[in-house]
Amino acid sequence: HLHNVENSHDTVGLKNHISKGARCKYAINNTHKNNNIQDTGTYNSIISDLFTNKTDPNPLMIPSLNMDKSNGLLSPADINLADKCFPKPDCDINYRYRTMDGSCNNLENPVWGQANTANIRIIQANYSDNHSQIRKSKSGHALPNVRHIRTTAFIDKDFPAPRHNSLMMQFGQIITHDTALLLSKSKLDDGSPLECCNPDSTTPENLPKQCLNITIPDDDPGSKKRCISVARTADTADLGCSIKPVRQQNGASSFLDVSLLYSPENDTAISLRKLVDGELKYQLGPKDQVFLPNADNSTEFCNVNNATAVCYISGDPRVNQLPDLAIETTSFLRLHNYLCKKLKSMNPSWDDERIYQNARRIVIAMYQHVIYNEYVPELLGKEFAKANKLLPLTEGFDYNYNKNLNPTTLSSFAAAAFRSQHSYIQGLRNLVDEFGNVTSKIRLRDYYFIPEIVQKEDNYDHFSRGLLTQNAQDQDKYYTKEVSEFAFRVANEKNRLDLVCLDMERGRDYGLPPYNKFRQLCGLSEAKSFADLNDQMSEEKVNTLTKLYQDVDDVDYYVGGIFENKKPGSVLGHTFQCIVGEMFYRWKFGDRFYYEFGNQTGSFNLDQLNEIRKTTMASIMCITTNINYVPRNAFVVPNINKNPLVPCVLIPKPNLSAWEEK
Ligand code: HEM
Ligand SMILES: [Ca+2]
Repeated sequence: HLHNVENSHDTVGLKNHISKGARCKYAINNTHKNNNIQDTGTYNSIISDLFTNKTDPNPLMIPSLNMDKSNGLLSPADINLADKCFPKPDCDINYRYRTMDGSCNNLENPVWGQANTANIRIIQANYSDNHSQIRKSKSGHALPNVRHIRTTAFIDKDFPAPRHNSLMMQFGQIITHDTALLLSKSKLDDGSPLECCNPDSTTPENLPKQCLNITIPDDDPGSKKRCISVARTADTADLGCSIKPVRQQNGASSFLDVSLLYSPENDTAISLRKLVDGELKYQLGPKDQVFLPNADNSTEFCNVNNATAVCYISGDPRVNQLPDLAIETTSFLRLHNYLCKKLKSMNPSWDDERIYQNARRIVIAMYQHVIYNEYVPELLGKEFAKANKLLPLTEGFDYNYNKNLNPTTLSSFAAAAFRSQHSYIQGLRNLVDEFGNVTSKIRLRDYYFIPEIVQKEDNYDHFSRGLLTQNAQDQDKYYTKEVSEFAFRVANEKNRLDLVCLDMERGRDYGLPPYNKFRQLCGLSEAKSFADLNDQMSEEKVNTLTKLYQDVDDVDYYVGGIFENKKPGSVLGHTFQCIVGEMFYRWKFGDRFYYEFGNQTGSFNLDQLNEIRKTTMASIMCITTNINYVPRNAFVVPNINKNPLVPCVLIPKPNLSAWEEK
């Protein structure tokens, strides 16, 4: 019976399929079928009192703002070590817009944040050969097997997030795909193609050095195969650059510049444009709804066997991974084209390029405002965001652009801290109609790289309402098996991944030092023994670590970080709050085109800036969907008292007349 369920696309029989995300205690109450959407009770759910401005008795300053520099923060010269690996682009200092790949944002260091350079480190790498070989345990043996850690410590249990909805999760993945794209090694030294597992799915005795070792132990509770085939991340040595230790290549532009929609590659960016009136190419679905354009050959990009099937293209190759990701990327496309129409009608003389660049600049500004005004305070806590200068100003320009601050994506962020939100993922996604009824639930495993469902009937809006109303899973040590056991199921088990294993193994691949070093970087004491970890986590978790690792210095950052107690007002523990905070700080003050900055080439005028400040995630949902009611705080589940659904007409949005040329 179970076998049947797992292999069918329908949801019949799923009722008893209890997993993290399979049940949702706070799901929409659909007893009010009175066809009256104004009855906000239909969306009522329970929100915990955990509020974002709760006081933290032990507040932390991010490494860049911490006066104590003896904590392991690298010097600027070391942070910027990889600059010499990349040719210096020529920059036009008068150009008013961002380049597509992020180059020339920093005029003195034009490769900072540029796509196809390397992630930066702010803490010393740890490789066993001080170059690129994976860290060993203190005793000199291999570190514990990641799959063993995963099946012991990170199982699947349903604990809905007390406050955040699934849009909070989805927006985090959007930020990820905007700023990080790891590139894999693909060849052996002799140029032959890389195979990391034997044909019988065991791990080769002499594992090629280009491979990650993910061997599945014989007593594994979940999987029949014994090896997960994954290549290591391409690094600076692969580019012929001799810096030591290596750094990992990043295919995305590091800036928060919606490159996942526009593309950081010039040729692709052009090919995604209509080249008329600034608009991006799109396809029309039912009822003339706008969707991302289709790939010419769907079978290349999607898990489909028909070359004309629905399969999207955008600025990022991962767009078809799951329906919700495709939907939120589409939402930015719709926003861009909406702005183009407004700009064109106000300024009929503007040419295609001018409309495109201005619409792009406004899309990015609205997105950055949502990030710093709503997303970061929800994720890290309002007090923390304020103390670390992450909140936007309420009036006037910000003049604090810091040309010495490198905004490139951090290894510790991409390979550990931000990945912890894989725990947020709901395994079953709700589709919700305009009356608040859950019309169906889909399992992630059935929709990896099959985006057709997005474009059927009114599903776009059904998915969007699901994102707004369905709780995320809690940010904790439990992960849905839709990503740990059934990720990327293609035709057979052979291709399955365990995302949580990958998260841990990537930390080692990137040479991240162990958890203990991040404690010190983030102002905590060095743990001399496992017992010293008790200041940040329960005794039970310390015991788990004692069983898994030989030495407290062996504990992976990812594992220690997930185990930490949440900081007051935040969904993350101390060391993740610290690195994620550091990252958003660099993306703000190290971005010359950050929307609040005044006196920069291409800065908004004050009227325009004040219009951008009216943007909320709720307003973006109203502009880009056919939903009529949204919660004012669009990252928090609706609640009749604390976060009621309100009609879109009552949600403020930027007035674009500030862009009308006088
Ligand atoms: C919706 C379901 C999601 C799926 C199926 C998914 C899947 C994946 C996969 C397969 C990778 C590459 C793993 C590797 O090769 O090491 C990855 C990387 C990553 N994910 Fe997710 N992810 C999801 C959501 C999220 C969310 C919500 C966040 C954060 C809020 C996130 C953050 C990251 C980060 C930071 C990386 C590293 C990116 C890079 O450096 O290329 N992911 N994810
Ligand atoms: Ca970007």
